[in-house]
Amino acid sequence: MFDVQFITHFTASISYSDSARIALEGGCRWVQLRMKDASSEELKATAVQVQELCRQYGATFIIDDHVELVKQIGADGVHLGKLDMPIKEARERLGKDFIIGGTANTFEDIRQHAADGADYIGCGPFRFTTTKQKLSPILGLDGYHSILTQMREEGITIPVVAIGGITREDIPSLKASGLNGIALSGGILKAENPVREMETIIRLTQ
Ligand SMILES: Cc1ncc(COP(=O)(O)OP(=O)(O)O)c(N)n1
Ligand SMILES: Cc1ncsc1CCOP(=O)(O)O
Ligand SMILES: [Mg+2]
Repeated sequence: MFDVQFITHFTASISYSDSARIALEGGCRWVQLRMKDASSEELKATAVQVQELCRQYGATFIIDDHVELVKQIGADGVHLGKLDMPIKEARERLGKDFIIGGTANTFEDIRQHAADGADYIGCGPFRFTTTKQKLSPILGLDGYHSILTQMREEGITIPVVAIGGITREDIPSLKASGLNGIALSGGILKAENPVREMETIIRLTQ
């Protein structure tokens, strides 16, 4: 199984909930609402909308950054970065029935997140991307190979998805590298036909 996680982001032409709908119509079954700089009211209203869409499609629904909102509306989980609530604290607040994802740029990040109780890792950036402002050092395939080798050597088996500027052309090499999946945003939303693009990506990851 090679997972595909769609991450929403702001575009002038596609709303957050429409972008989630596009991903779901294209066959994606794991959606993350990443909505920066929104008011808490706007974020909650959008989260409830996207949660309902995910329910209709039987998809997993994750919210970026906001642990309390995840608990409040009963989303499936949260994704936490280095500047967000520590994973250990989020696990204490959410308990074992919620998915907690953690951001990693190095093997040491992954080792710490696994020890703190994360369920999966978003590891990147694979290449440069404008979707996220403050990027960590670019990893590339060599970076993933090095990290996955260290994980094998230490017997760390937490699922790792690649993220950062990923497009359909990258899927064969990312699949072959031993990663567990990908997370992407712009590669779908910037496509001429985003639903078709997601369908192609899902087919390539089977
Ligand atoms: C799957 C996945 N991986 C990494 C990230 C990045 O999250 P974070 O470090 O919290 O950065 P922001 O998304 O908050 O800018 C992610 N959201 N999802
Ligand atoms: C949230 C995030 N974290 C590292 S890169 C990234 C952006 C992913 O979006 P895209 O697939 O458009 O590069
Ligand atoms: Mg974050």
